[in-house]
Amino acid sequence: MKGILLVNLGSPKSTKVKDVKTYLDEFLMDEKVIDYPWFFRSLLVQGIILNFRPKKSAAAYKTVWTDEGSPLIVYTEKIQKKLQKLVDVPVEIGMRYAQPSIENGIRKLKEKGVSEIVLLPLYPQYAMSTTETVIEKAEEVRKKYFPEIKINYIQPFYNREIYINCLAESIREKLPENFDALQFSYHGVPERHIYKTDPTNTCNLTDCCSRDKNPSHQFCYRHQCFKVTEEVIKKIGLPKEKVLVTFQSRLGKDKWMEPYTDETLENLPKKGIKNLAIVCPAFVSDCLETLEEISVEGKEIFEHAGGETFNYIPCLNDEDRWIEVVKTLCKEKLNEFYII
Ligand SMILES: C=CC1=C(C)c2cc3[nH]c(cc4nc(cc5[nH]c(cc1n2)c(C)c5CCC(=O)O)C(CCC(=O)O)=C4C)c(C)c3C=C
Ligand SMILES: [Fe+2]
Ligand SMILES: [Fe+2]
Repeated sequence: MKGILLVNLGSPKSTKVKDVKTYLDEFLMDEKVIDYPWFFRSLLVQGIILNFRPKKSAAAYKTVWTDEGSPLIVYTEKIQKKLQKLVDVPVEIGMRYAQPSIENGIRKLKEKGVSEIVLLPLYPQYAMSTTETVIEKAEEVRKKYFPEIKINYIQPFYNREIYINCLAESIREKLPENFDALQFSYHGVPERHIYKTDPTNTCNLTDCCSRDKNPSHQFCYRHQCFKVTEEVIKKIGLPKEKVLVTFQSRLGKDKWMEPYTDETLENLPKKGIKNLAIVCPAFVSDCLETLEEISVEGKEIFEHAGGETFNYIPCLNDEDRWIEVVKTLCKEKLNEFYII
């Protein structure tokens, strides 16, 4: 029997500082996230970051937490429930970090008689710190506990027309009547990650990422962010001059992809952009990084710098048209189990 596992990043168990610390420890000690050799990674994470960040992050989580829990997990559960109504195979969720884990999701599927799993990492774009670590973890768990189970992984869907149409429609519906610019703010990654995961060695993080074709595109997060933006604005019919791409949520002293979202928000009003719409398409579900970092902190930065209106456009969350996309992506992969 076949089944579907939806995998997202995961959140702390609660907003208590100790739970946030446990979560950040697991997250940041992942070598696909902080890719230093183990000794330096633990020096940085356990010796420095975990001494101050959990308190700050716990306070931020408190501002977005709902009665049902973390928004990221609540939305992932909503996707699961809606998808379950549309397909005739079991659907479960698993988080890369903390609970409910990937192991827990696979176990639940197994208990329902599933031996062939389609796994959808809930990230439109490929990155070492997202898609790759999900696949690596799922394979580790599969080999260790469920060697008899087959897993078929859905590839990043940033360039799929069904996804682009869905995102474009969702944004179009929520755009305010008047705005000077639409900012696409994607989660950043250190530049080093892009070089490291480019098997073709053809991306140098310049205009190559915006070319129609380049051998590195399949693994280039920067290209995939540009591509989503380009296709979506084409569908909405927005001129390029009215659109900005920036990268948010940087951590540490490494050079991350630029331009940075926070610096851009601070500079826009000076350039005459006072009415802004902003969307975050690296995330399919609203989470700490959108609800706090953009909707609250980003808005404050923009307004403090002289901005007048700041319209945050929510993620796809559990919109029906997005559930249809998830269904199509999963069904395609479910059918592949028959192809030898
Ligand atoms: C959407 C894709 C994501 C990429 C790429 C990504 C890379 C990345 N993230 C960190 C560090 C942190 N990210 C945090 C939260 C967080 N990150 C993503 C997604 C991506 N991260 C999501 C969906 C969330 C929100 C989780 C939630 O519970 O709502 C955090 C924790 C919060 C905080 O303390 O700010 C950290 C830390 C790195 C270092 C990285 C790439 C190297
Ligand atoms: Fe992150
Ligand atoms: Fe590139």
